Amino acid sequence: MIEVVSIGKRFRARDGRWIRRWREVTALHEVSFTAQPGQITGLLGPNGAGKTTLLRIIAGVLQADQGQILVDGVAIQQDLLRLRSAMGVLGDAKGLYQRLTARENIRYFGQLHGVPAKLLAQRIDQLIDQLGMAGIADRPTAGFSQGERMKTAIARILVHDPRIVLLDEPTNGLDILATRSMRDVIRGLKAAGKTVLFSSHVMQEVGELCDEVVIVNRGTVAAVGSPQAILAQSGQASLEDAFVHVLGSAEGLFT
Ligand SMILES: Nc1ncnc2c1ncn2[C@@H]1O[C@H](COP(=O)(O)OP(=O)(O)OP(=O)(O)O)[C@@H](O)[C@H]1O
Repeated sequence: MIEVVSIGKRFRARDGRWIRRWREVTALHEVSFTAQPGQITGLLGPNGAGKTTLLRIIAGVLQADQGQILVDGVAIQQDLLRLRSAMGVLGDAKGLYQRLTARENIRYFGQLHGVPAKLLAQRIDQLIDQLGMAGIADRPTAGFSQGERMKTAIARILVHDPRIVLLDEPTNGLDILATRSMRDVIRGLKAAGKTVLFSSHVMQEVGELCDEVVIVNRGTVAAVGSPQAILAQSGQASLEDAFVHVLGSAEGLFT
């Protein structure tokens, strides 16, 4: 389980063209929610809402200014190395080693996580099969399409069988078939009891996949609940309308 407790994060950004003028950007303010094991939790929010910043803080690669992240009751900063090995994180940068084949990329990550060789070979075969990568597994990744790169990146972060999976826009840029197989992978993670937290702009995807949705707007939580509960609370017929309504209410456009 992931507990996000009152997280706040500010960045210092250069103000205009002035070299010595800085201003504070509040990326997150008092963000709290819980992501449960065996459930898919979706982070939904417009551009710049704070989704990537939040996922990076949960992954332990960025430090919050306020609040804390608890993974199974343990604060991540207290036991960062152990908790990181329990996580699979698909960040916004999905760079692969171009001279290595897809299989070698995946194997390298497994070795970094200390997966024993025999188990690693089995696990790689299983992921290649599950993600439909048989035709590309032994090609160097240079020249891979967006979807092929994404599949390799996802296999790489799942190779050590993490119990917590964080995915930043996992279907971004994928065609319909690759999107479907990615959604199947996400459902498979849920069925295996993993805690899955992913960010998305795609309403249909969030509505179909998520048990719980966290709508983030301008760094704060604007609504939390199941897709059905969010529809009921907003009185809207579709999640897209509910999303627009929730954001509009937060901006004072609706009451
Ligand atoms: N390193 C940084 N320096 C300055 N500002 C930053 C930095 N990282 C993020 N921000 C700011 O924090 C806010 C949240 O950014 P973030 O990338 O988390 O949003 P997001 O919801 O993931 O957006 P998108 O959907 O467009 O990817 C934005 O205003 C962004 O400009």
